[in-house]
Amino acid sequence: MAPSSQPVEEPVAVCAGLLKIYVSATGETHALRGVDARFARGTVTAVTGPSGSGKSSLLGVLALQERASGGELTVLGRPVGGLSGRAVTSLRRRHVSWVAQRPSHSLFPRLTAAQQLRQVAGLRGDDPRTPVQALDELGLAPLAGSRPGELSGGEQQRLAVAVATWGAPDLLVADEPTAELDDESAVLVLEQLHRAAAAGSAVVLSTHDARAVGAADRVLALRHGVLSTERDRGGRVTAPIDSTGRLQLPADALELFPGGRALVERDGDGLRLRPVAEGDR
Ligand SMILES: Nc1ncnc2c1ncn2[C@@H]1O[C@H](COP(=O)(O)OP(=O)(O)OP(=O)(O)O)[C@@H](O)[C@H]1O
Repeated sequence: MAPSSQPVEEPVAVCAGLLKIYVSATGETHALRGVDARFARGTVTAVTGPSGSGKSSLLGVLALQERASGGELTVLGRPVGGLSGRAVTSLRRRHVSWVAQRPSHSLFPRLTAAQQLRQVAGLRGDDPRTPVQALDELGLAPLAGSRPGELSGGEQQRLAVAVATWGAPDLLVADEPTAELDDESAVLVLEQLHRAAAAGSAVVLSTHDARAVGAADRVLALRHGVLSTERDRGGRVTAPIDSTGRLQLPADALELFPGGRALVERDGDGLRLRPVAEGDR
């Protein structure tokens, strides 16, 4: 078949060997140990993994809230590591939106709900909706005149999502956006995030919520700061192989290898991994 002449669109964000190391009085924590991932327009990616596996660290770096300690993050074709602080701020304000795990961290405390949207419109540009319509999509229209301190935690979370989706950001990053929400609000938030993807954003969220995982276009599983598996919409699971040939098995496959060693056999175009049995020694 002749190769398609259709240009392949560059991903909005690309992580290559991303590292995040926190240094504190008690020592170093290696939160990300070399993450490779690409985030394309029009997709919702869920990042999962046990507590402490590095989800918030990855999302904080992706959303340009924090600098990586090593490796490279490229956003809209620009390697972020080489940018000045001012250039990173400008890239973030115009192209990246962020829903923090604590929603109050994503909101301006003195502005009303409607003013929060007008403020972000000044940075990211207009949206086909009016601020009240955007609030209404998240059930917040009656609270247009309220400040964050006058809203419940769940209402703040929905407001943070309304602000984050305004103006079709290129990259929308949300850290556990449904964690504090009842079922009804969680559905509204997930619908809104998928609408943002349909409008062209690359949406990345971290989550422990089965609804968010089930609705995502793909699911990246982190383990100990390393990407262990990626699942696509069809349920196909792939595991990345790093440049030194290391492969992480899915967590549920580990029980097949109680001895911690696999016999590796060529099998046509592929490889077979099987537990080492007594007779193999
Ligand atoms: N500011 C920090 N200073 C020191 N260590 C940190 C800091 N932030 C995170 N860590 C550590 O980095 C590791 C990864 O943390 P991170 O918050 O990214 O995990 P997570 O998967 O988001 O966890 P959770 O699901 O509990 O939110 C953990 O060991 C954590 O203790």
